[in-house]
Amino acid sequence: MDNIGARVSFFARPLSNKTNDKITWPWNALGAANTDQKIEAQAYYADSLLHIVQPIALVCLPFALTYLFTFVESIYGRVSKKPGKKAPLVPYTIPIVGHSLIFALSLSRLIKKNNQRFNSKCNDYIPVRFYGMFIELCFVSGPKNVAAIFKHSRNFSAKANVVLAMNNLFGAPKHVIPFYENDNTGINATPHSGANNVKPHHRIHHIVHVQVTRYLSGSGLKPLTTRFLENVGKQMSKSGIGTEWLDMTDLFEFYRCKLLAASIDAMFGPYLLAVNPDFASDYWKFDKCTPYLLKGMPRFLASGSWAAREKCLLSMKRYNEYAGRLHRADGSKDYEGVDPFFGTEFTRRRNEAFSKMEPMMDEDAIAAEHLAMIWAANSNSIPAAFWMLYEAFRDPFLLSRIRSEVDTARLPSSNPDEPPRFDINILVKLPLLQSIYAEVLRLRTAVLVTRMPERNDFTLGNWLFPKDKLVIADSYTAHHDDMVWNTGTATDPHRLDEFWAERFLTYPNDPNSGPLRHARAQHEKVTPASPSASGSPDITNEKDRRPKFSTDGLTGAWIPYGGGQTLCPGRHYAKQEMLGALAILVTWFDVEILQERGEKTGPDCKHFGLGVLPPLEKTPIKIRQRRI
Ligand code: HEM
Repeated sequence: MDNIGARVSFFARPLSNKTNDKITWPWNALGAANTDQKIEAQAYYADSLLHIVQPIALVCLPFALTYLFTFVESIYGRVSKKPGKKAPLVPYTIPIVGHSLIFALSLSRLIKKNNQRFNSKCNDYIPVRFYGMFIELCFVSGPKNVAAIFKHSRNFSAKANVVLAMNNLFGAPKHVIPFYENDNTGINATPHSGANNVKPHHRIHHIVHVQVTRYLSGSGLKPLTTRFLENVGKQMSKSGIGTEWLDMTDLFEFYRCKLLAASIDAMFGPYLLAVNPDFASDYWKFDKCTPYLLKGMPRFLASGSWAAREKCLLSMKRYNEYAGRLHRADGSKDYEGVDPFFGTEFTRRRNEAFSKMEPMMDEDAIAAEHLAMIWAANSNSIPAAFWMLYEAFRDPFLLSRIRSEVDTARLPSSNPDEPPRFDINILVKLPLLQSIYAEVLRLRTAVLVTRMPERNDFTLGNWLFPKDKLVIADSYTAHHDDMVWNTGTATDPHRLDEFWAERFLTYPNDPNSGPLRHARAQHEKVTPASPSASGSPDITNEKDRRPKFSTDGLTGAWIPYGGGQTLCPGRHYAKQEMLGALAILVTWFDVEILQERGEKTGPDCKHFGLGVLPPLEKTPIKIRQRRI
């Protein structure tokens, strides 16, 4: 009894100088009759409490200590003036696991939260470091820092992305992964000094880079765009949409299948879809699974995702074998531009290059490369094309302005029953169209542009980015930085999480226009030049007040295509696809979006980090052919 009394004395002591009798203890209610009984009861409860608290404290201790250490490290990282310091660590609680769970479960939440915490207006875009399962990721923000990373892109390598994607996402056979990894010669014509001794025809990163740059820009691009836009017209003609209203359950479903078919035929020729008639829908099933596959989910946890990918890979193999057979039967001729079997010189040359690399002499390896190219070419530009269409049809005033703008690029047609054709060179220079395009990519792209200092540590100001550790610029943070972007005026605000068709337009007579933040406009009540129905300046009459599309001053701030040496080589094609398809659709169809007032289709944040976010919900519409 004494013992127990001594043991519990600390826990059972009263909180004031009053005697125990005057204090209301919970165990009084249990009906203890005298002081001894009460003490015994106190001892009993305190002992039980100790038995519960002690193990909990022991279990929690490592977490509390981990948090404490990482918190101190974080503070030190922020306040230290020492040059060459590592970016502050974002504190975490679970040792070793660190941030990997939240990374796997909700990357968007993590980035949005830290964006607010670390890049509030009072600081200077401090980079932040995340840790999980022995991997460190350093996030860089602020236009100057991001631009510096891109400017020094020769110090970095993007190889880690390729290896991760080929392995996790596109299911390349395990034996070819070391082939991608071992090529450290870089993407330039001259291999890095001190790189492994890689045969010239095995320099896969260089060879792929040269081909994509050559065939996706300049004159190499023309056959692709021409064929793509012709295909969009054909897809729309045979869609069965007449001049009577037709209900559809989802605009995205309709548009993505048509655009994918047009794009695949343009880049890979007719046989991919001919030998795999369900490929378009199979592909979008695979696309839906990409967030899980990229995270390296094993087959037993993501069997549906693995199956969706396998189906696409099988289709790629079937196509490659079939087109290859026809090509050989034709005498393996070198068609320039459009190739009747492989669709383009681009796809045929890729096949040829891979077939000279011994480790890639494997139909599974080539199928994975082709799937990767289909993904790069479509998984961003098609959702982005959808968002442009959605915004256009949601706002009748905007729609009428788009229609009159694209009409200036319309080619004469002898057949009014066929979808319209446009001069793509005029189309891609139209200011409003370009502003909508740039704004959609600003708003909807959430890509992690990832680099790794390859040969030495990289220093940026006081910060040191160690060799072989990942450095990431995330477009979401860059595109939602209200210290950079124009958010309208006090009387005509345009938040960064909302679409504003005019954000990239500069009006000669409106000092508050243009994509960049204007210190005066954000704080004072400035009336826009001539308000109109959509709160935008009226541009209908005056020639000298025509707006210009501008991305001036946005280096490191508008980064949907990444930057530096590996800046997306498909950006010109993507722009032509998106603008060309929009022009055809808005001219050829009337669409009514069947959403309640205030209802909006939102982005699917599961795809956060992968590129343009697809829509989360279905967008029901009514559609009919216009009389033009
Ligand atoms: C809206 C559409 C698109 C977006 C937002 C986009 C975005 C990106 C981004 C962020 C990168 C990584 C850049 C970097 O590391 O700095 C990239 C790379 C790439 N993109 Fe795109 N892209 C789009 C359309 C396209 C299209 C249409 C194609 C092909 C037809 C394409 C082909 C590629 C290729 C091949 C790479 C890898 C380049 C290399 O590693 O050298 N992209 N894209």
